[in-house]
Amino acid sequence: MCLTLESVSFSYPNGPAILHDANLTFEQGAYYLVRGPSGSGKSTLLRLLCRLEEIQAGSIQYKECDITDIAPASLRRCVAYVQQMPTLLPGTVRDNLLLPFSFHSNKNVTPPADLELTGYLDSFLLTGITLDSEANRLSVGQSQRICLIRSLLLHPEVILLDEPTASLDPESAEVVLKKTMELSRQGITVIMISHSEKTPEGVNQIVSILDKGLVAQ
Ligand SMILES: Nc1ncnc2c1ncn2[C@@H]1O[C@H](COP(=O)(O)OP(=O)(O)OP(=O)(O)O)[C@@H](O)[C@H]1O
Repeated sequence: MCLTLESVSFSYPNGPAILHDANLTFEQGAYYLVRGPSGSGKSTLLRLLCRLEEIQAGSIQYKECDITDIAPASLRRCVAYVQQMPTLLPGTVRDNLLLPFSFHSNKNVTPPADLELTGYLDSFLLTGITLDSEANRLSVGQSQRICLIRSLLLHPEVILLDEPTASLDPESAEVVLKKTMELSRQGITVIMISHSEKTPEGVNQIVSILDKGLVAQ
């Protein structure tokens, strides 16, 4: 088992229950879609899994270890979160891709060479963009893919994707789906929020966030 939620409850201050006594299991290398109406708590679930929010009751385990016993920076290297609104800093695409390698927690990790970075740009159909392109000139969809590549460079074991295809044309969305399927086949657990009615081939399970903090798997 990769990630498990046991009797987890969470609400924002003075808000209704986002999760109430929720139990979920995520297996290593499986592909999950998270669905639910707008505002039901899909992003919150992903944020809880990487400790960007802290649960108020129950426990979340990553590889049988309570996540509150793992330093947030270490947890997020293994359980990477790619948020819905991509955040890139001023500077080049290269600067942004290599940003995590400047963090103290990654000081022992060797940064990838340009050739590897360019390979990622090509494989995510970021044609016309080079490592020297200015990051603030990219579209939302392009920036989202740069953020996804940036998290992959640290070789996470779980990747949490908040609607990564929402701003993409069908061809680019297909590429992101194909690449994330590939990751799951390589043993990475993929947990992706999706509003699409279609369930792509290769998805192992749907997690639904229902009313009143209930979840179904
Ligand atoms: N930081 C916060 N403080 C207080 N309430 C919040 C906060 N973040 C989210 N919420 C509220 O919690 C609820 C769940 O939000 P969340 O973003 O998890 O939903 P979602 O299912 O991902 O929505 P969408 O599909 O629209 O992106 C919403 O009612 C939202 O307004």
